[in-house]
Amino acid sequence: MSSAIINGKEIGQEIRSSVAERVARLKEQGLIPGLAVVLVGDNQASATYVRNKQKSCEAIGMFSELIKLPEETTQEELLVQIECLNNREDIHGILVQLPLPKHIDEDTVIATIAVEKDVDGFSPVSVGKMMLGQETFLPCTPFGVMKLLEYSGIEIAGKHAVIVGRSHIVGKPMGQLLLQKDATVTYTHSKTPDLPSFTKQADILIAAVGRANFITKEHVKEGAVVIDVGINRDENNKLCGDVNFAEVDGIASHITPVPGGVGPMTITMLLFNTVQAAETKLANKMK
Ligand SMILES: Nc1nc2c(c(=O)[nH]1)N[C@@H](CN(C=O)c1ccc(C(=O)N[C@@H](CCC(=O)O)C(=O)O)cc1)CN2
Repeated sequence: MSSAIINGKEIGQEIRSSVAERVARLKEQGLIPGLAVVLVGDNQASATYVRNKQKSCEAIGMFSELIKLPEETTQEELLVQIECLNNREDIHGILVQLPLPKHIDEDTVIATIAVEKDVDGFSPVSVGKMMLGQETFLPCTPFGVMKLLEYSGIEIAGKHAVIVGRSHIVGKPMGQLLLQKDATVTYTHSKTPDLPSFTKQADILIAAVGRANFITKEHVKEGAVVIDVGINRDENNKLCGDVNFAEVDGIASHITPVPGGVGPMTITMLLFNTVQAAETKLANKMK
């Protein structure tokens, strides 16, 4: 029997509808949620993601502004732009599209974003708050995975979650969020010896290693929930995840496809966080 598909497009759409209602309520109170998207350089994939983010904002009535900077922009010039956005009343969320050109230090740039506008949840303060279980913006991809599990009725407490990948924006926070929901979490990565001996123990397997079709049937336990965070191109330039879907289908109880699984949730949760930022600003103004 085939695995049940966790449809990120459908779940994302349901969440976007409720975010759109919150936008409408804010507008009635005279506030239009605004997102600034900063894109540096000519990375084609980044340009597509940024365009999709802007379109998604428009679709639910939010304002978005693109700050498009050339590849040769210096770090200092970028920091000036961010400071300017930090001070703007009409901008509630700021995101700097990653990756940045090599001559710019991503950590320094991200740390410059005001924490109350850090809707990507990447700044050291946001990460620290998340680790402590304090209220903050959660990084959009892991946050989206948590929503996929919730909307699919998948129990987390008491389950063994195995993460393959240890990036700052997906693997590490993913483990923390699952831990906070009482999963037992194991972190693994591309250099873990005998990886299948770990992944085979997973009730929930999160593939976030960034290698096309890396997770095969030998990595997956019968009945596991398999979440594929990867976005890669295969040898035919076809979009694919980190999981070899054809092999794992039928072994997993549930699986996310690529495209149409985790990807759409990343933008959905960005909209969610931006509306949250605008609501918080309004609430603070009324105090
Ligand atoms: N500042 C950030 N930079 C990056 C992030 C991020 O969350 N914040 N994540 C990724 C890229 N990304 C968003 O920016 C992103 C990637 C993929 C998708 C998506 O919807 N994918 C679709 C397939 C799209 C396609 O056809 O190429 C899917 O999986 O269905 C959304 C957002 C790195 N940078």
